[in-house]
Amino acid sequence: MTATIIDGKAFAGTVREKVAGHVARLKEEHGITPGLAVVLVGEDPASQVYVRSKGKQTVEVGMNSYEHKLDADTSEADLLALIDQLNNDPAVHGILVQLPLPKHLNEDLVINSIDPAKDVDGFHISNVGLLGTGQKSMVPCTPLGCLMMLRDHHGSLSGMDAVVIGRSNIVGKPMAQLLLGDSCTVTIAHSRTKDLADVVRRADIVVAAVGRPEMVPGDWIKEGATVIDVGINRIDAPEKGEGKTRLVGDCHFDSCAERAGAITPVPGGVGPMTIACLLANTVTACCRANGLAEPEGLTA
Ligand SMILES: Nc1nc2c(c(=O)[nH]1)N[C@@H](CN(C=O)c1ccc(C(=O)N[C@@H](CCC(=O)O)C(=O)O)cc1)CN2
Repeated sequence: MTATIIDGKAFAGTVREKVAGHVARLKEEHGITPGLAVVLVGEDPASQVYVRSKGKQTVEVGMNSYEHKLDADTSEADLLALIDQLNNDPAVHGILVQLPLPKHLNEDLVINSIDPAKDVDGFHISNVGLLGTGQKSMVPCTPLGCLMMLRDHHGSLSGMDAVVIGRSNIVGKPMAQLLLGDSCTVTIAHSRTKDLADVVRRADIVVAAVGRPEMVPGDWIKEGATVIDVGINRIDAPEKGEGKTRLVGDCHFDSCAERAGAITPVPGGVGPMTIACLLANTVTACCRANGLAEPEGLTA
C-alpha cells in the first residue's frame, strides 16, 4: 500500500478561512474583534519563529494581536502581573504563554494563573479536568488539529484501535482523551511500554508524539493504518552539504508510508494545524465570552 498524504498545510489553510469568516461575522453583526495575546519570555530561536508566525496569522484572519516579549530573566512576579493584566483586559479573548519557559519560572504556576476561559492553549488544570470528564473546555491546539485531520479523513472514528505514543500533558494525554471522546479504543504507550512494536501493530490509528527522530519504523505499522506524526526533529543532513540539517518526524516516513493507508508528513503535517487551531480556539473563546453561538467545526 502507498499511503495518502494528509496535507496539514492545506488543511490549516481551510481552517484559517473558516476562522476569518467567523471573525468577519463577529465584527459585522456584533462589533466585536477577537484579540489574542501571546507572551514570549526569553530568546529561544524556535519560540521566536512560532510567536512571529502566530502574530502574523492572527492579523491575517482579522483578529487583534497583542505581543508581549519579556527578557529571559523576567521574574515570576512580573510575569504573573502581566497575566493578571491580560486576564482583566476585555479586548483580550485568548492568552498564550509560549513554551518552554526559562528554567527559573514555574510552568504549572504560570499556566494556572491564566483565566481558564482565555486559556486558548487548553493547558490550565480546569480545562484539563473538563476535557477529561467530557465537558466543554478549551482543547490543546496540536491534539485538536490531529483530531480534525482524522475526522476529515475517516468520518467516524468509532470503534477504531488508536495508539498514542507519548504521554506529555501538551499532546499525548489530551490526544488520548479526544480519541476516547470519539469512541476509539485507546492505548497510551511510552518509554516503559513493553513490546511497543506489537502494541503499535494492533493500531488502526497511530499518533506519534515522543520527540525521537524516526523511531517508528514501517514494519510497526498495520497495513492501511493512519499515521499522525506529531514529532518535529531537526537532524543532520550531510547529503545536503556540510553543516546542513533537515526536519523529520517521530516516524520513518518512507517505510511507514509504504504500509499506512494515510500519513501526515513532517514538515507540513501536524505543525501548521497547531497555529490554525490556536486561531480557532481564540474565536471560540471570544464567542463564549460574549454569550454567542460557538463556531461550528472549529471545536472538538
Ligand atoms: N504555548 C505553547 N507552546 C508551544 C506549543 C503550543 O501549542 N503552545 N507548541 C510547540 C511549538 N509550536 C507552537 O507554539 C509550533 C510548532 C511547530 C509548528 C510548525 O508549523 N512546524 C512546521 C515546521 C517549522 C520549521 O520549519 O521548523 C511543520 O511542522 O511543518 C507550529 C507551531 C511548542 N511550544
